Amino acid sequence: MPLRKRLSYKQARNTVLLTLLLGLVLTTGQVFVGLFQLEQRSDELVGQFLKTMQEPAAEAAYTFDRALASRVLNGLFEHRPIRRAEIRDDFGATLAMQERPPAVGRLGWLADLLIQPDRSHSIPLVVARRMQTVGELRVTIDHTVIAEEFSSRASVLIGAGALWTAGLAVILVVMFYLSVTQPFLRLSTAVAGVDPDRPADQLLPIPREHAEDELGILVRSINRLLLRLGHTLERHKEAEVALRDSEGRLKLAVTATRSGVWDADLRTGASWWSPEFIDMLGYDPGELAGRIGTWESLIHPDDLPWTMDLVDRYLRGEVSEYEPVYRMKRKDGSWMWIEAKGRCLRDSLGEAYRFTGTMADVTERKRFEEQLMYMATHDPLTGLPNRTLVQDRLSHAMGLCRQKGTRLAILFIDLDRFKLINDSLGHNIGDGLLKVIAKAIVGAVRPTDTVGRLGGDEFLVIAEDLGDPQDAARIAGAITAAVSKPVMVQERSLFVTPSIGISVYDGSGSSDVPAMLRHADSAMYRAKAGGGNGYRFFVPEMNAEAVARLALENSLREAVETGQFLVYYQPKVDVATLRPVGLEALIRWKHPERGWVSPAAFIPVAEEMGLINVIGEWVMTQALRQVAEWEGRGIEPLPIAVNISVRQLIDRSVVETVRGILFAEGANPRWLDLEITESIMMDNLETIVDALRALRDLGLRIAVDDFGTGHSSLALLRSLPITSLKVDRSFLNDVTTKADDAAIAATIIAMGQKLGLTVVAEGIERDDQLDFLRDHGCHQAQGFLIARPMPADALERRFVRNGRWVAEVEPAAV
Ligand SMILES: Nc1nc2c(ncn2[C@@H]2O[C@@H]3COP(=O)(O)O[C@H]4[C@@H](O)[C@H](n5cnc6c(=O)[nH]c(N)nc65)O[C@@H]4COP(=O)(O)O[C@H]3[C@H]2O)c(=O)[nH]1
Repeated sequence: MPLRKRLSYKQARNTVLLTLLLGLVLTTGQVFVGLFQLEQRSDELVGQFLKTMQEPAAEAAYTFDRALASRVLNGLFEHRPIRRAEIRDDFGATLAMQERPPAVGRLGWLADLLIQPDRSHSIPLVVARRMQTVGELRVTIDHTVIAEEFSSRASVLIGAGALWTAGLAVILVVMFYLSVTQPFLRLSTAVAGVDPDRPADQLLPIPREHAEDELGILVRSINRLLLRLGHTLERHKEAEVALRDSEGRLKLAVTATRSGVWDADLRTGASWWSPEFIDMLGYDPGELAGRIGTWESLIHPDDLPWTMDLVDRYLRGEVSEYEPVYRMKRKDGSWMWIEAKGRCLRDSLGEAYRFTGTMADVTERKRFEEQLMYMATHDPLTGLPNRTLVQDRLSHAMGLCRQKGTRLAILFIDLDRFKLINDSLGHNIGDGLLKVIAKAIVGAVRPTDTVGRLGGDEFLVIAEDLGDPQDAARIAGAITAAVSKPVMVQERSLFVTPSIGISVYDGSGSSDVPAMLRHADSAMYRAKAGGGNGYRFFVPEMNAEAVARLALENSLREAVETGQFLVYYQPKVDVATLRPVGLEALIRWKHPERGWVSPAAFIPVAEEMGLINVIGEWVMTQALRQVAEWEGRGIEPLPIAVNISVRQLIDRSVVETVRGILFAEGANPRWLDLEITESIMMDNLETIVDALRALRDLGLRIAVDDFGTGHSSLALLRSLPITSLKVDRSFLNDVTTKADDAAIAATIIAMGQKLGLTVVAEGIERDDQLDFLRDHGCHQAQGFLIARPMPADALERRFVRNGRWVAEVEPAAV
């Protein structure tokens, strides 16, 4: 710090100036007093000189001793102020006189001013012993000398005063520096060293020698202040941290939830939106006017009426919650879904005056919900409404029918043979086909009709506002025409037909959605049972059929689980010798309550249910075990033919399954024949031909069953790995009475022979049929004439003698 600014300097300067001033005033006063007393003092001085010289001068005058008189005067002239001195006798004669020139000095003017110039003093000269005046001593004073002497005395006085003052100043500066400035500087350094962030951490040291004085008090006060400051700062920091935390949390929450805060003054119409919300809307800060009207103008027109209605009702207190979800327009024109939550403040009269809350951007959630809703209600493959949505729409449509007295129909569509295509050509092709069919159905119905997919190959059409039930028939016809067209899927030409069941509802009665669906389903089964590719209206009798079918399905499942099946065997005999050359295994089901159930009734159901594989494998196993059993007992084994369903054949693992059974039973494949129905085989030729070849390679023989019903060509038959043909019994029934049948039967037999196949005639019940076969060279015959299907032991009793199969030894009686 510069010296001039130091407290000690200032203090010393002031003291010195004050002292100087005081000294000056006093000294000047002294000088002036001295000045004003100068004449008097000069007179006193001269008086003293004269008194001193009075006696010798009187002696000199008495004795007229001039020499003495001169000496007296010489003595007087020792004193500088004496300018002229004269001793006179009492006669006035001068005994001695001495004079010197007046002094010349700077202060002559002052002497002239204060002392009368050439002022003379005289005293009478008295001889004390005679008490006689003998003369006079007269002196003249040089006032200039008096003034000079006074001046030098005054100078000394003033100089000494100045010196004393300067010394005092130095002493004071040092003293102040040591006692005040230095401690203050130390204090200032200590204060400067205080950490402003943690003031209480380092308190100021109290100077030992100042512990009890003002400085000590000051340091203690500063320390107390620092402690308080530290404490306050600590609290502020904690509050700041807490505030920052809470602000951070709020910001995080606001950001994470993509929400903003709003506040509206209901009395002025002013509103405030947080920056986050303005940003969410795509605007820049300050771009949106802070008015409630601005908010209203951004709400989607469809949402505005009900949103404002909710606001009004909430503010009036009619509803307790304000949590609407509506759309708001972003700056770029897109719509954002908002979930608002708000609370209002009310005055003492209960009137709302302030409305505050949050708005969260729930666009993503909405989209997700909509997507979920779409996924939950639509079929992912075709994009059509799924069962849930269709049922919902049907329920809604039926409600409208009841209200308006209109009529609706539902069309339950199932694709004929789709399952075979799907299983044989693979699911990709099946899916592709379904997509094309879905489009075809949508294209065939009216735009107002609902088309949905119930699952698998089942579709449902809801046709509302029908004038006449026949309108439904027309729609069914249009669907049939659209679906039955050949379509290309993955470069394959596919062809399916629909079976359509129609159920009509006219608003009366107590029908509900499940009943309508059940009815349409039953009608669809009827259409399918009638050969497919057509439609049927539901009639109440169908209900019973549907119930019966359901019961059959349940029983069949139970039969598989509890083993209610048996295998009967029917012999195939050589037409010439009537000796059995092979057997056909035919399944039998004896239901505990229903009794015998025909395979013709349950095999198709088992195929549809997917149970046929298990059943088929079981029959095959039983047949092979039977062969083994006979062989074990020394009975000549015969090849047993097992019916194999196309559904089994299109199963990619069929070859492995058969190989597994043969291996498990330790059976020779030559004892196992497979029979496959021609018509079904021809529909799926591409798929099953490989399986047939592989089975043939295993050593099995393959027969085409019911031959003649499937329109297979000769060329095609040649390319197939088959070993025998079974002529369908429909051609043999009237073979002796109807020329056409005879011609067909004869042709088939001839053709089989040409191809080197074993030809077997089925359903031979009469001798004339047998004669026809014999005449036309048919190889084998099978039918009730020879033997009905029967258990193995019964068959054995009738056709086995000494371990060999022989022509029937007893008349047929089963
Ligand atoms: N009217 C008449 N019928 C005769 C005569 N001779 C034999 N039949 C019957 O004709 C059917 C011959 O079997 P299919 O044509 O393969 O026709 C079979 C076959 O397609 C199927 N089936 C039977 N068992 C099985 C099996 O284990 N697996 C498979 N997949 N299908 C089987 O069920 C169909 C019907 O079998 P079933 O009722 O046992 O009927 C048998 C048999 O009892 C006759 O002279 N006159």
